[in-house]
Amino acid sequence: MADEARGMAVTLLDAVLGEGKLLSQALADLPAAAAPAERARAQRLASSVLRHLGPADRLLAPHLRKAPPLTVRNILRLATVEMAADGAAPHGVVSSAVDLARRGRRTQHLAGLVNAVLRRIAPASFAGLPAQHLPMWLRQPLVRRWGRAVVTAIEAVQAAPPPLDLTARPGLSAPGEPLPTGSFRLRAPGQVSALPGYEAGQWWVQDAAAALAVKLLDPQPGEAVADLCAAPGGKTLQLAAAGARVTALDISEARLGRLRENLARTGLQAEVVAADLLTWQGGPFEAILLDAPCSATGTIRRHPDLPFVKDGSELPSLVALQAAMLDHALGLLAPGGRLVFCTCSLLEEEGEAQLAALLERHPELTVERPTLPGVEPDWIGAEGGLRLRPDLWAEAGGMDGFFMARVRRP
Ligand SMILES: C[S@@+](CC[C@H](N)C(=O)[O-])C[C@H]1O[C@@H](n2cnc3c(N)ncnc32)[C@H](O)[C@@H]1O
Repeated sequence: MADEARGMAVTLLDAVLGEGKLLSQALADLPAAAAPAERARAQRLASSVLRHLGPADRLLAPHLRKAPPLTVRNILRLATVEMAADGAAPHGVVSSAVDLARRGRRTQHLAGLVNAVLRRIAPASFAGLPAQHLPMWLRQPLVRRWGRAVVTAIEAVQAAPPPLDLTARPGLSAPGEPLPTGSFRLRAPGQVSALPGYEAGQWWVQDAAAALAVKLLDPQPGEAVADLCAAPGGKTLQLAAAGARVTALDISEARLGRLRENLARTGLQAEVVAADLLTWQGGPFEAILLDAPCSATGTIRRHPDLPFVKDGSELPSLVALQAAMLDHALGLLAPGGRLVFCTCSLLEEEGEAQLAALLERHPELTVERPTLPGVEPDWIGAEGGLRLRPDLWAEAGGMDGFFMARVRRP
C-alpha cells in the first residue's frame, strides 16, 4: 500500500517543481485533515528529495528513454532517494511507489514503468555522485569569489538535514552539545516541544550563525534597542533576555503573531509594532538590529526548495530595499549609537558590498570588528564584517550562511 505521507510528499514535490510554490506554501495547501505526524513525514521526504534531486535524476536517467510526466518523475525520485540516500529497504519502497502510480488517473498507465525502472537502478552508486549543485545564478558568483572547493563543501553540507540549534536564556543551558559560540546543538532532535525546558521558555530554536547578530550588537540591561525586521522573533527574544527595552517592528501582522507567541511562551517582554520601517518614526535608540529581507541563500540547507523556486531576479530590488532600510534606520539611532546590519545571504551584494556602499554614503560611520567567543579571525573580512558560510563547522553539521557588521555613528 502507498502510505499517506509518501502521497503527500509527491504532491509537495509537484507543487514546488511544477508550480514554483515554496514548500511552506505547498504544506499549507495540503488537506487540513492530514494527521500532523504524516504531514511532518511528508515534509521530511520531500525535503530529502529536493536535497538530492540532481544525483537522483542521474541514477534514473539511464533507465528512462524519455522524461515521464512530472508526477511520475517525482514518484521515481522519491523512491530513489529513499533507497539511495535514506537507506530504506527497496522492497517496501518500490511497492509503495507502484501503488502511488496506480492510484492516480493520469499516472496509472505508467505503474509498470515505475516498477521496471526502480528495479533496475543501483542505489549503491549514489554515494559516488557529486552532491546536488546550487543553481547556476548562485553557484557562479560563489565560485568566482571563494573557488570551487568551498562551493563543493557548501553543497556537501546542504545535502544533509541540518542539526537543530538552540539559544538558551543568559545563565541557563539547553539540551544538546554546547558550541564554541554559546549555542547548543542537537543532531537528532525529535519533537522540539517535548524537549526539557521548552514549556518553561528556557531556550528557543535559532541557528548558531543567526544567534551571533545579537551577540555582535551586545545589548545591555535597560538600553533602548530596536529590532527593525523582527518577526518571527528569534533575535527579539535574545535582546529581551539580555534585559534591553526592546521595540520589535515588522511589516507582517501574520509573522508578528508568531513573535507574540514566542514572547508569551518565554515570558519575555517587547513592545511590538506593526509598521513599514521605511516610513516609521520612533526612537532614538541606543542600539538597532536590522535583519533585513534578503535572498535567504544562506538558509538553503533548511529550505531546500529555494533553489527551485527562486531565480535571483529579486536580487536588485532586495539590495535597494536593504540600502533604503539602512539609511532610514540610521535616522532612528541616538548619537553615539550602534547598529548591526545582517542578512542570511551568501551573496556579496547583500553583505560586503552593501556595507561598503553604506560607508560611502555615510563616511561618518565606523565599523567595529567582532570580538566574540568562538568566532575565528578568518571569518572576519577586511572591511570588518563577519562572513559566515554553511561549510564552517562542516564536521559538526555546518551553520547558516550570514553576513553581519556593526557600525557606530558619532
Ligand atoms: C530576515 S526576516 C527577519 C527575521 C527575524 N529577525 C528573526 O530573527 O526571527 C525579515 C523580516 O523583514 C520584514 N519586512 C520586510 N519588509 C519590511 C518593511 N518594509 N518594514 C518592516 N519589516 C519588513 C519581513 O516581514 C520579515 O519578517
